[in-house]
Amino acid sequence: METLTIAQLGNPILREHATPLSAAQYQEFAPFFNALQLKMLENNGVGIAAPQVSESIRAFIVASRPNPRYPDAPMMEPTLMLNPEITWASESMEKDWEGCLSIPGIRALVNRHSHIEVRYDTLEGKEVKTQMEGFIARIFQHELDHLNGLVFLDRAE
Ligand SMILES: O=C(NO)N[C@@H](Cc1ccccc1)C(=O)O
Ligand SMILES: [Zn+2]
Repeated sequence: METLTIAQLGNPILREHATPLSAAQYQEFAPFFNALQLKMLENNGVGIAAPQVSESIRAFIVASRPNPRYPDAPMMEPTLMLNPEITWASESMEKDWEGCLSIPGIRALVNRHSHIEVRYDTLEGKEVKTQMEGFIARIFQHELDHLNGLVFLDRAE
């Protein structure tokens, strides 16, 4: 696989509804997911979705940690999430600043659910059900939008 390039806003791939992965495909994509995480780290990202490197599949990485772009971000292990879904979302919403590796240099205030319950598969095919809140819940919602052809500016206040 050649080196990954991050699609910029205007690239139609960012507007596609990404395709679910079959569990049989997970291991096949392992090298791609490693390259995806490197690309995110190279750009000081705290998350990245496969469609952003023109791979329109339902997979993303959530990887909050303090970095030059988000000095206050909470620490978590970078987590690859396959076929992710929100199974419950709080009524309560919070506004906070977001950026996007596909829309460099622009930040906007975005309203997101404060608290969500999610499910996703791991690379090994294990289903994970968990809950998120705050900035990590925000990153999840931002990445899930990418799988549905949305970007944060579509929701900017
Ligand atoms: O473009 C992406 N992910 O799609 N990366 C964003 C992730 C993000 C999401 C929500 C709030 C802040 C930041 C980034 O700036 O690292
Ligand atoms: Zn983004």
